[in-house]
Amino acid sequence: QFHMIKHEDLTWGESLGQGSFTHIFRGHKTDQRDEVTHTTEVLLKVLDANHKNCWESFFEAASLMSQISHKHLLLVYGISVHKSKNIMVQEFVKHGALDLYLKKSMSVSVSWKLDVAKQLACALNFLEEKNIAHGNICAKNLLLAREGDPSSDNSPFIKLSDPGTSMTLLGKDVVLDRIPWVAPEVLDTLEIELECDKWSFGTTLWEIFNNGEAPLQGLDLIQKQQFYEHFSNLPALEWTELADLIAQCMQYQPELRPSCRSIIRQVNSLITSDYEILHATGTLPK
Ligand SMILES: N#Cc1ccc(Nc2nc(N)cc(-n3cnc(CCO)c3)n2)cc1
Repeated sequence: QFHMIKHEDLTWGESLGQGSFTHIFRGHKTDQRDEVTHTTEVLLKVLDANHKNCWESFFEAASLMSQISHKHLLLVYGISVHKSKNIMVQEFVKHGALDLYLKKSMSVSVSWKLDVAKQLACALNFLEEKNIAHGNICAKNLLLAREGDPSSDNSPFIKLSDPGTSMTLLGKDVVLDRIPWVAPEVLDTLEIELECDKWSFGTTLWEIFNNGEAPLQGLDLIQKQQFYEHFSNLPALEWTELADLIAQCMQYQPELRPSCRSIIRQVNSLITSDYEILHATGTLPK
C-alpha cells in the first residue's frame, strides 16, 4: 500500500531537527515521467537506526495517512528503505511546524487562530467519519502550508502530520511526557480511540491560544502523572466560551467529550462572536 522510492532518487539537504525516534531533513526527490525528470522538494523523515524495531509502526502511521486523502492531511509520497535507514518521504510544507511558528511570530490574530482551529476540527471530523484515530494531535504536528497575512487578508492553511510511531511502542516515559496531549485513559489502556483525539484537540486549542507555549512544560514525569491522578485541568483562558470548549474536550470521561460536528459548530460560533470583533478592533459593535 506504499509507493517505494529508490534511494538514488533522493537528495539530502539540511537537518531540520527531530521528533520521537526520528530525524527530519529537507531534501528533493526526482522521478522520471515519460523521459521528463521532475524534481520535488520533500521532507525526509528518518527512523533512528536504534529503533529499527519500530519500523512497522513508523510506516503504519504513514500508510494511515496515505490510504486517505484530504486537503488538511499531509501528503506522504512514499517510503524508501536503504541499508538500515527507514525513510518516509513527505510533501515539504512551506512554513513548518505550527508550535515553532507561533512562538516566533507573536502577532497572529484571534481570527487567524480560530481559522486554524476550524481546519484542525475539519481534519478530525474527516478522520472520525472514517473511524480513524490519529493519536498524536498537537501543535508540533500541525504544519503551516500558508501563512496568511492580515494585510492581504488571506488566511492560514494547515496540514495535519502523520502520528509518528505509535506510543504503545515508544514506552511509558514517552506516553507520560505527552501529558497533557495524551488522553488520560490511554495511560491505562495504551489504546488510541476516537475520543482521544478530542482530548488532544482541547490541548492543542490551548497551545494555539497561548502562542505555542507548551502546557505543563515545567513539570517532570511524576508531576505530569499526578496532574491526571488529581483530575487536574489546564489553566482556563480568559475567553470563557473558548475555555468552555477546551474543558468539554478535556473531560476525563471519554464518552462526555463532544462530537466533531459539535466542535465545528462551537468553533464557528466563536468565529462569529462579538469577542472576535472586540479583539480584532478593540471596540464592540454599536
Ligand atoms: N525553518 C523551517 C522549516 C522547517 C520545516 C518545514 N517543512 C516541514 N514539512 C513537513 N512535511 C514536516 C515538517 N516538520 C517540522 N517538524 C516536524 C516534526 C514534528 O512533526 C515535521 N516540516 C518548513 C520550514
